[in-house]
Amino acid sequence: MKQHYDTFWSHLGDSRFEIWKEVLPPLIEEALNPEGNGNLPRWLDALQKIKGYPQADDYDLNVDAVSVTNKTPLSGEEKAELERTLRAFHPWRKGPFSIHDIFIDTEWHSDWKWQRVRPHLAPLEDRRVLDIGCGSGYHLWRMLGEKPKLAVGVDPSLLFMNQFLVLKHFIGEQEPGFFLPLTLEQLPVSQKGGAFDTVFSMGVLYHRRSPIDHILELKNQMRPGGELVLETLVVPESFGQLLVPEDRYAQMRNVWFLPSVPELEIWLRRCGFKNVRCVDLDQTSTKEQRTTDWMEWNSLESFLDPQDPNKTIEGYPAPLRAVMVCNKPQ
Ligand SMILES: Nc1ncnc2c1ncn2[C@@H]1O[C@H](C[S@+](CC[C@H]([NH3+])C(=O)[O-])CC(=O)[O-])[C@@H](O)[C@H]1O
Repeated sequence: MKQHYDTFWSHLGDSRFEIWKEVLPPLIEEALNPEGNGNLPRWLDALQKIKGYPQADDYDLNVDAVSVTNKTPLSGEEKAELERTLRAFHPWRKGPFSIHDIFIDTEWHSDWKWQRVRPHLAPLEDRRVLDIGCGSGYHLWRMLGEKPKLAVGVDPSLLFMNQFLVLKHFIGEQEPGFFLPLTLEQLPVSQKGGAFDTVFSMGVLYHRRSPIDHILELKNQMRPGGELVLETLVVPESFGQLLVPEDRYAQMRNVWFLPSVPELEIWLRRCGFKNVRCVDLDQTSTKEQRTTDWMEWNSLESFLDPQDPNKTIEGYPAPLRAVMVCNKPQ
């Protein structure tokens, strides 16, 4: 872990990151305190076992299942042992990955989201990229496939951090991709302004009680002219302007604001963004989010009305996701 962060600080050459180097180390140390998460020692043990395998000879970030391979395949026994260790990081939600020919069939086809988002992005090459709520880092690896200067994933989940570090171990240090086990709200901003050229927030806005503050915090991390990619749950325009669920939404407890697309466009413009556009609208299918061998718990199918797949089990419109793209003014 120490090595991961030592390398990270060395990538933060820009003076706008000086404040990060001051503020973040104690926050990361606190986040990694095992007393805060009873599972952490078990995951770190499994990660230690992963580190017993050599770095992979090759990897491919530009394929649906981000993959690492060796010239000489692992023996049957080595592969079985590796698979047992990888399963210690259950549930694998965001992927898929292929690690030495072990296919990690995650709950989500995160590759499908990437296919919807990628055609609409300003090229990521040589850019500094921030992915808020990055999950296991699946999209971060896909971003790294586009050769950015730096890609930083931020997510408070320590399980996701460990899943990211599994891939990082096999891929090695040559990719400038890093994971911070923090929230967006914990990231400081330099008085000189934000440093990121592209900021992603995918699947996070509806978890925030204060969505306008979330949008403004994303904006603070961006340089003038930078691009924001905001993906979130919305309601169909026919439903109205906004849904605030009474309690759960599709069985999720922490869902707050689901605007319509025109309403979300107003939020983004009101926060000072330009060129606000919705580039994709997609109802999540039970083929994209489902129970698998690597995520054995209930998934979308159990969260929809059994009589009507266009409704959640609570009677709300079924999950519909919009991808919004916009720019911070120059
Ligand atoms: N304040 C916060 N700051 C940072 N992360 C947060 C915060 N609150 C929640 N998260 C994190 O945001 C992620 C949302 S999942 C999207 C994953 C990926 N982006 C995807 O588009 O597939 C969507 C879902 O599963 O509902 C989780 O990993 C949280 O820990």
